[in-house]
Amino acid sequence: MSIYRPEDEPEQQEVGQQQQQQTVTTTEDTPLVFPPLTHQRLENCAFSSWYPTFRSISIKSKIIPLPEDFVSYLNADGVFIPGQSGLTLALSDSEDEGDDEDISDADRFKALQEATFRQRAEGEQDDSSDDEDESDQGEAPLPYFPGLEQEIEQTITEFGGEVFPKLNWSSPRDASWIAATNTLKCQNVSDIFLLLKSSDFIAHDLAHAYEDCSDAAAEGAEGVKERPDTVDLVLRKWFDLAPSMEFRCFVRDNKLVAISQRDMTYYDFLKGIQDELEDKIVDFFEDRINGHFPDSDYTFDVYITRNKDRIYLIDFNPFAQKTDSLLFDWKELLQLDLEDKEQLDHLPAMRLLESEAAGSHMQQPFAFNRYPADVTDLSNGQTVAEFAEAFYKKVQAASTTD
Ligand SMILES: Nc1ncnc2c1ncn2[C@@H]1O[C@H](COP(=O)(O)OP(=O)(O)OP(=O)(O)O)[C@@H](O)[C@H]1O
Repeated sequence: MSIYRPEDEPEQQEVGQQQQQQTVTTTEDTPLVFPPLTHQRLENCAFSSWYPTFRSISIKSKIIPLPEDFVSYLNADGVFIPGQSGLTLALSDSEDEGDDEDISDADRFKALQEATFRQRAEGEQDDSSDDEDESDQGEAPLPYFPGLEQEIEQTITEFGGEVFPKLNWSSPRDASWIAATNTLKCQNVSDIFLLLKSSDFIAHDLAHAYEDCSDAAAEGAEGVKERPDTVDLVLRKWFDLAPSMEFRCFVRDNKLVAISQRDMTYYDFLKGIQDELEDKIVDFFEDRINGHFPDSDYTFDVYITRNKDRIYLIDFNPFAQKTDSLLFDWKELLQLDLEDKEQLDHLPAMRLLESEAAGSHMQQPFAFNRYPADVTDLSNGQTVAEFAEAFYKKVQAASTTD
């Protein structure tokens, strides 16, 4: 689920009554009336709600309910990786350059990152425990989740060695910069934990997912839920998806009204196959989605394989402002007159980027969540290993002058 908060769009107004339609005031003061975002609607888009019904048309996935102590670990400050992360320990224990010969650049980079964050976390701990017995400082045990780690490892093996992680709604897309591969491709437990711990999108799932809900959590309850009852780790078999073939589809009142290219890059070849793609998506919606999802208003994401012979369902999102409307404006989608037969005959509208220039004008996803400024300053023109070294030294210097 996107955490899309356009700077220039007005804030959502408080809705007083349960089930009342959600109103957003536009800059021109024309109210936008969204279908109410209820707890139920949001939960319908949680992975564990929809996956059992749509398993056969989606990517092979495993849902692992997370133990509460792991949820607390995710919520805790600092990015330290649990005890089985041998690389973390190997790096911090080893001063001997010769020991590093067998470690690849990517492993070394990751180990440096982990050591850096571990050091930061220990620094924070030291700062906040000035009054404590000195012998206790820096000796807090690293978190250790043997049962969970084993289940994750088994799943990675079952899925061919590479998985894509997410929680109930969101993936840690904003944290891909921290991974040695710059993607969400995970090959071991520490890849997954590092991404989850570094992502604001994951933090949002854990503590703010229900924030925009318009109804009370349950009868007699006063406000919205604070967090999902069960936090799930979803591991999906890794797929080398071509971003050009990903599309977001908008459904209003059980009608597929719009389809947008998902990746905000211009792809010259798409124009020539647009009609074919649209037909495939319409058929997929009619045959496999419509009537099987419990809501009448929602969005869903699809991937069409390069040879165009298969469509995969990737995800569902609520028909709500918090979902990125990509090449459409929520306003135009909400103002469509679904009673107008003539208008309906021309739907769905499918939009692709029309030129490279148009692509460069589109807001890049989570541009503000990517590399911290000091990371980009340091990275200029360096190899991964050089950059990691420089980054590590910079953090070390900063922590000794603090
Ligand atoms: N199994 C997979 N293997 C490789 N890449 C994947 C896989 N699943 C999803 N992706 C990639 O990750 C992107 C985000 O996936 P997904 O929609 O599940 O995450 P999300 O955080 O819910 O995103 P959004 O908020 O935009 O809905 C997809 O657009 C796709 O490019």
